[in-house]
Amino acid sequence: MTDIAVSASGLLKTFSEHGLLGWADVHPALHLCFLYGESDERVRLAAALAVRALRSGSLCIEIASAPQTAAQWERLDGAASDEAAPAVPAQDWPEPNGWLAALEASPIVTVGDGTDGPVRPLRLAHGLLYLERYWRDQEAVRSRILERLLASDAPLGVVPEVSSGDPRAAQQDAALRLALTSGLTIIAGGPGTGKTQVIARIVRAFTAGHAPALVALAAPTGKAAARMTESLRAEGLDASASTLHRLLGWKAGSRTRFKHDPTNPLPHDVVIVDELSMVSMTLMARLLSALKPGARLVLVGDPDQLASVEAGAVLADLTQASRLAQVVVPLRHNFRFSGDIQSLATAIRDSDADAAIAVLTDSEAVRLVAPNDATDVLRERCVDAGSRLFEAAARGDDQLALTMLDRHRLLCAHRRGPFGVQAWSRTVTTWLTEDLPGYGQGGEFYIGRPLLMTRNASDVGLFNGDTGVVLDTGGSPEAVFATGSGPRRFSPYVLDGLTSVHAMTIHKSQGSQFKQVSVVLPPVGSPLLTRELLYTAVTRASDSVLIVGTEDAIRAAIARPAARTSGLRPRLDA
Ligand SMILES: Nc1ncnc2c1ncn2[C@@H]1O[C@H](COP(=O)(O)OP(=O)(O)OP(=O)(O)O)[C@@H](O)[C@H]1O
Repeated sequence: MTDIAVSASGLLKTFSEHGLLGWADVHPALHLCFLYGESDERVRLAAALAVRALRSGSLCIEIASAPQTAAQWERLDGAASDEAAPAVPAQDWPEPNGWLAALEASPIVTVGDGTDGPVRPLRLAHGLLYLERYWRDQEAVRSRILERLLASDAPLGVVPEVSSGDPRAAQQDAALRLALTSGLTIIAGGPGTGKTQVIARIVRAFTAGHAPALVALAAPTGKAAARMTESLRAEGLDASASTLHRLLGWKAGSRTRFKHDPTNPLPHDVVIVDELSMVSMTLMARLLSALKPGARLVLVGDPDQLASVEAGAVLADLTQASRLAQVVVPLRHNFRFSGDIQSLATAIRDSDADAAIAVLTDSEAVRLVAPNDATDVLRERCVDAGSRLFEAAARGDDQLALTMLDRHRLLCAHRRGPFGVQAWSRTVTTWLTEDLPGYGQGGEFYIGRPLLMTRNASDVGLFNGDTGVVLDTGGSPEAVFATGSGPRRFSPYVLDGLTSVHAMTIHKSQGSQFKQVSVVLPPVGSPLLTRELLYTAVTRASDSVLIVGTEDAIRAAIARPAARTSGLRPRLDA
C-alpha cells in the first residue's frame, strides 16, 4: 500500500487500497481541492483520476466510463506489476450523473470550451475531465493544426519531377508533392515503407536551386535522431537531425519551456519530424507554437506503434481525424523486408490473430516459445550477442562495439516483476558471468557493459534512451555512445543516470532497430499486453524475432488496442 492510502480517507482511501491511485495522484488532488475550498470527495476522486490517467498516457478521463478505463491500469502497489488492478466494487464508484453534476458545480472546474473566465485547475469538456494545462495543450495543437490546414502557400524550393515512375512508390510521390505545396504534411508508414527515402527527397527538393530553404530535421529522442541522420546518410543525404528538445532550445530545469516560442520562433522554413508516435501532446504544442508564420511542417511516423510515454497519442489522433485526411499520406508498400517479420507485423496490425499464429508456427525468422521451454534458447541468444559485444569492446573498436550492441536486444513489457526488465537483466548478467571468462570484472564499468542513459544531459549531447558500451582503452574505462554526430566517447564516471541495458522495455526500444530481438511477453491479464506493444516489439527486428509467451498471450495482445483517451480527434472534426 502506498503512503497516502494511510492519510487519505473515504473514496481516495478505497481507491488507493485497490492499487488504482498512488501518492502522486492523491497528493495533488488533495492539494488543489484544499486551495479552492472543495470538500466533495467525488471531485477529489475525479481530480486524482485525471492525474492518474495522465500517468498512464491518457490526456484526460471520461467520467462516464471511468470504471472501465481504470480497470485497464497497471496497479501501483508494486507487488505484482504484471496484473491489472482488482476492480473497485461498482458500488464504490460515484453515480455518473451526480458525479458530473458535482464537477460542474465545483469551484476548481471550468466547464465547456470557453477561455473567458478565471483559470481553474480542472476542465470538464464534452464529458472529459482534464488538468487545465493539458486541455490548453490539446486546444493549442487543435487550433494550430487547423490553421496550417488552411495555409497553402506557393511552393517553396524547386518542384522536381515528382513521379518516380514506380507504381509501388506512388504514395511516396504523393507525399513529396504534398510537402511542397501544403503547410502540413503527415506521412504515416510502418518500418521499411520508405519514410526516410521520402524525407531525403523532400529535403533535396527544398534545398535545391538558388534560394534553398532552411530545413530542420528532428526526432523525439537522441537515439531516434541518430538513426534518422544515419538512414539519411545511407540515402546519400549529408544532413544532421537533432532532438526536438535541442531544436526548440531546451531550458534546464523545465520540461515544457523552450527558448523558441511564438515570441522567438525557429528560423526554419521547413521542419521535418520523424518518429512522431513518440511525441506527446505537450511537446507537439510547443513545436507548433515555435514555428515561424508560413513554415512548412512535415510529420512522419508509424501510427500503429506504441504512443509516447507522456500523455497524448498525437499521431494516432491526427491520422484518424477525417478533417485532416487530405494531408495524411499512408505509405503501405514495404521495400525492406517481405519476409516473415513483415507478415507477422501485418497480421498484428490487421488484428488477424490466426494469421499471426500461422506465421509463428511455420517460420525460422519469427518464433514463439512457451515460457517453460525458453531458458536454453534465450540463454544462447543472449550469451552469443554478449560475447560478440565483449570481444568488440575488448578490442576498443567503437564502431564494431556499437554494431554489436544493436545486434540483439532482449525486450520486456514491464519494468518490475517476473516478466520485467529488472529481473531479466539480472538473469542475463548471471548467464554472461557464468559463460564468458573474465566477464564482469574490473568494477562498476566492466568491459562490454551495455549502458542506457536514463536522463537528458543536453550539455554533453546525450539523451534519455541513448545506449552505449564500456570499452577497453588500456587505461580508465570509456564508454562509446551512438550520437547524431557519430560514435562519441565519454567517461562513464561523469555521466549521471546510467544503467545497464541487458534488457530494455519495449517502450524504450521505440526508434531503435536491432538485428535480432527476443521479447518476453507478459501473461494474459497484464494491462500492458496490447496490440501496439506486440507490433512495436516485432518491428524492432530486421532479421529475427523470438517471442517468449503463450499463444493465448499473442491472441490477447492482438485483440486489445491500447486505450488512450484524448479529446483531440473529435475536436479536430467538430
Ligand atoms: N521507391 C523505392 N524504390 C526502391 N527502394 C526503396 C524505395 N523506397 C524505399 N526503398 C528502400 O527500402 C528501404 C527502406 O526504406 P526507408 O529506410 O526509407 O524506410 P523507413 O520507412 O524509413 O524505414 P524505418 O522506419 O525502418 O526507418 C531502404 O533500403 C530504401 O532504399
